[in-house]
Amino acid sequence: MTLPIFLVGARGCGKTTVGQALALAQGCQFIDTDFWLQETAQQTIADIVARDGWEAFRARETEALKAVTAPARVIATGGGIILSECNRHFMREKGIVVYLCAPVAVLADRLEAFPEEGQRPTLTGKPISEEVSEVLALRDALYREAAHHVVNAAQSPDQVVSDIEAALQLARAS
Ligand SMILES: Nc1ncnc2c1ncn2[C@@H]1O[C@H](COP(=O)(O)OP(=O)(O)OP(=O)(O)O)[C@@H](O)[C@H]1O
Ligand SMILES: O=C(O)C1=C[C@@H](O)[C@@H](O)[C@H](O)C1
Ligand SMILES: [Mg+2]
Repeated sequence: MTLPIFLVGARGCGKTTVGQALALAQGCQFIDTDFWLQETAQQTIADIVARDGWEAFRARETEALKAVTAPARVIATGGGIILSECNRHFMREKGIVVYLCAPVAVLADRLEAFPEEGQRPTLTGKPISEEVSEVLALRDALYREAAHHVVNAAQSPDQVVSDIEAALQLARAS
């Protein structure tokens, strides 16, 4: 059985972008919890949060995580999935968790270029760079706690995919 691979990390670290390429390279199915949730709810994340609040969104996100988890899948998660201890535990138990780690400046540049506000409503009400810095400071330890592997996500998507594949291969061999 091929365990599912969960990609975790901050908004803009490339979970969706790298996840699609990794799935292709591994011959796996690609699933994104943010896409799955929005499609199932027929609403954007911004609309869900505006109507029902962040707590309700987090509950739906946990349901989405459970619903999409299956063997031979690369699963791109939402940036805040690791806030729940249950989610961290679930991913570590069920599959292989990879943290796509990138510095604040890289994340902020990407998010400023592609804000996608429907999927990424503000978390703090602050400007992007300030928000990324504040949120990453709170979450970095949680991403690391959840992860089996940490890769440098400031590189090109192809290089990130290669690094993930190398880490998986090394772990299989040991
Ligand atoms: N390795 C990379 N190099 C350059 N640009 C990248 C890289 N990875 C992602 N990007 C770009 O950054 C933006 C954000 O990437 P992506 O949507 O994959 O991030 P994400 O981690 O899935 O974010 P979210 O948590 O909001 O879902 C996209 O426009 C994408 O093209
Ligand atoms: O970092 C976060 O808390 C989020 C990231 C996105 O992927 C979405 O899951 C949502 O906008 C929340
Ligand atoms: Mg994404």
